[in-house]
Amino acid sequence: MTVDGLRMRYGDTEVLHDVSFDARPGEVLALLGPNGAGKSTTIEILEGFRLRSAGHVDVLGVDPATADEGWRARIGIVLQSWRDHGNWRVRELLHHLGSYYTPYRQPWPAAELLAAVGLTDRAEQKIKTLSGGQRRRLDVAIGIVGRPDVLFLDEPTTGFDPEARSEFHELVRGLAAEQGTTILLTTHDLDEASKLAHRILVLAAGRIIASGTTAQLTEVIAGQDEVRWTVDGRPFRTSTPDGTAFVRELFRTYGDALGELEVRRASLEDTYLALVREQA
Ligand SMILES: Nc1ncnc2c1ncn2[C@@H]1O[C@H](COP(=O)(O)OP(=O)(O)OP(=O)(O)O)[C@@H](O)[C@H]1O
Repeated sequence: MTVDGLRMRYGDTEVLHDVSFDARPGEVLALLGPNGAGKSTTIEILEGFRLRSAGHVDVLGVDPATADEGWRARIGIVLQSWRDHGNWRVRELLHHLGSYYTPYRQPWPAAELLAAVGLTDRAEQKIKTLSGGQRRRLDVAIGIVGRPDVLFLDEPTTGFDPEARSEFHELVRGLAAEQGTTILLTTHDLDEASKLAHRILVLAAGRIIASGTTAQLTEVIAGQDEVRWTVDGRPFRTSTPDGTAFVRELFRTYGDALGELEVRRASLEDTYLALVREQA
């Protein structure tokens, strides 16, 4: 997948300015950014749902703006919750949607898919009777039923409980590692981005302001380690590039008078907030 110099205008307002990135097969990319940054717009252009104003976009060797059904069958999309078909039963809907793919590729058998998203015991339930989190799992199942080569996930785990979230992460990692699926997800959950993504792109006000692994992004901030300590009960704190060396010096200086020592590495959240504030 390649995006080069992508621009998007709504009327007179340009909301994407020169966005460029790429993704390899089997790579998981997370798109982070504040509300209104342009994440959904970017994803919708890559899915072929929105026509860009300028720039070059290539998904599986094809321009999404002119792509055909055969291309569409290779793309998986998890958008907002599936609100239709409330009277359908879970297995029945997955089986039905899978059948659309058979001219192009072998869909995921409903029983296996249900097990993969943890809905086996809901297979015969009507969709309108599912809980919010169960529905979201079904959305994910619908997105991957055609065994996509590229999968787009727009805030996929909103409403998941911690266990469902962790199972979902395992599923996504498995799709990328075992099936070579390229995955682009948007999320507001920094912990999720850091756990799931090989690479994170930070989009702010329509521009990519940083990209890299969690470790690379975290290095962007100077003075990474925050050290807090007390001497004879009096509290102190400082930021330092090398927490370990600083703590060694503290012990040498204060010995037994030192107490309540705490060292904290800059987190992805610290980095993200610093980047976004700098941009604003
Ligand atoms: N159909 C539209 N017409 C006009 N402006 C739009 C349209 N869709 C989005 N926008 C504007 O484009 C900008 C980017 O919106 P977009 O939905 O892509 O952001 P986002 O990063 O996905 O935000 P969120 O995190 O809130 O989902 C926003 O300023 C939004 O108001």
